[in-house]
Amino acid sequence: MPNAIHFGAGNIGRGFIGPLLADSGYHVTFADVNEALIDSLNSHKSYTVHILSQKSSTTEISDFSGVVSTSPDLLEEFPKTDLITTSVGAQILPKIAPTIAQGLKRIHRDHPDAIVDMIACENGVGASEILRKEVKRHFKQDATSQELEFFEKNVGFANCSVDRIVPPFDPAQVTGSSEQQNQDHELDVGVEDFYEWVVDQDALKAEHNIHGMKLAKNLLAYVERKLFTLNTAHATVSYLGYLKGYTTVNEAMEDKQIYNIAKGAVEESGAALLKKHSVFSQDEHEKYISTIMDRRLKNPNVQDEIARVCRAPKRKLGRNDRLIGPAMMDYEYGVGKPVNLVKAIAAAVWYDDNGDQDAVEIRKRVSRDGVECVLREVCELKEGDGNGDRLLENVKVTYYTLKAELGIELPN
Ligand SMILES: NC(=O)c1ccc[n+]([C@@H]2O[C@H](COP(=O)([O-])OP(=O)(O)OC[C@H]3O[C@@H](n4cnc5c(N)ncnc54)[C@H](O)[C@@H]3O)[C@@H](O)[C@H]2O)c1
Ligand SMILES: O=P(O)(O)OC[C@@H](O)[C@@H](O)[C@H](O)[C@H](O)CO
Repeated sequence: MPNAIHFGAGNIGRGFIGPLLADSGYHVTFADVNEALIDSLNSHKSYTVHILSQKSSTTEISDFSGVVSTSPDLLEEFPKTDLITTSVGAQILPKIAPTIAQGLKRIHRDHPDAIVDMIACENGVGASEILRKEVKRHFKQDATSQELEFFEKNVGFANCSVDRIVPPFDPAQVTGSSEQQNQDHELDVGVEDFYEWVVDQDALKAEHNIHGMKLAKNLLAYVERKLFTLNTAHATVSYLGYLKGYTTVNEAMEDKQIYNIAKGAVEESGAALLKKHSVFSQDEHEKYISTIMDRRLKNPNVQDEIARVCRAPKRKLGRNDRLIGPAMMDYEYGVGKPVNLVKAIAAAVWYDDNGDQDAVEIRKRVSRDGVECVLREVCELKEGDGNGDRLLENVKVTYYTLKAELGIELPN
């Protein structure tokens, strides 16, 4: 039986990648910092994935185990594995890199000819490439020439696009409220029926027969299409929804003003995507947008939290992420001014949920140094970059007019 190590036993780990691997005959070893979660994985023989759609259904997942990611026991798992996947959050990748580097040395020590592939299943452009750089930095330390050759020749890092909405799940949704039953179902996850996992076929070193994994050559096109459409719409709806006082994505999607801004944002994004990547036709992309806007984000069976979708605004306001990325592409590809994307960016800068460390830092920075400073530093809109300067000026204006447009009192 093939083995895979999956870092991050959260929503995507248990609800999407873990199930695809298990369904393809892999034993999945989940590695997570959360010790209680690992204990739970080791004390349950199976858990259930609930498909949240009109015709609800379930899948049972078994053949998994858990190891605390900081425990030396994890290193023992590496020589048994030929595939390592992650879903920990893109910002966490540098933290798991030292362990992966040590693990790869174990693989080389026990099986010098082994081939191993790594796929970082995180939202972001080039996540596996970021992981590769971080792992290499650690691997190089005290490495022999044979180890270095092994790293270059036998280890693959394949970027991917990973798409399935997996919201927070309360087992009481399916069990009622009995405490014992809730404990029995504490590993269960609820997922939307749609999914798409596209992996860079040129970067994989071995063939892996994984049901539901699509291979593609032009990976950047798939990554940007997903991040700059699904995630752009999701973020736009959620940051504006938060400011208007909604708590779920469904509630915010019912608000016509928010829906129209989000639809406008993905159309602006789509215009640049179609110019940049010739992979998708206009017709195909219009259908892609309408599936997201009129089916997936309106799925009444998926109760997603605005706080989850807004999480980590510093990452989401990054230069290559879902808001600044497509807005800059609009300027770069000359497809017109990103009016709606600019509203989404302004709303993200206003996001002030005290439970979110990034939001607290951004708001402090705005009060102390002004909005321009945040746009320069967090969004990396560098002074003297013509398109960056243009976008910054537009966001600054919209930042102050958004309140009147939304008809609400924005926080100070
Ligand atoms: N939930 C979704 O709808 C969805 C969809 C597509 C992609 N993603 C992406 O998948 C990734 C994970 O998202 P999620 O929703 O599953 O998050 P999550 O918070 O549910 O799961 C993340 C898991 O990683 C673990 N973790 C954190 N730091 C760790 C470390 N240093 N070592 C090992 N484990 C660690 C956490 O304990 C947690 O169990 C993110 O990059 C996200 O953008 C999420
Ligand atoms: O995971 P994040 O924080 O990058 O973004 C929040 C959501 O938009 C995201 O998790 C989506 O649900 C997911 O990307 C759907 O495939």
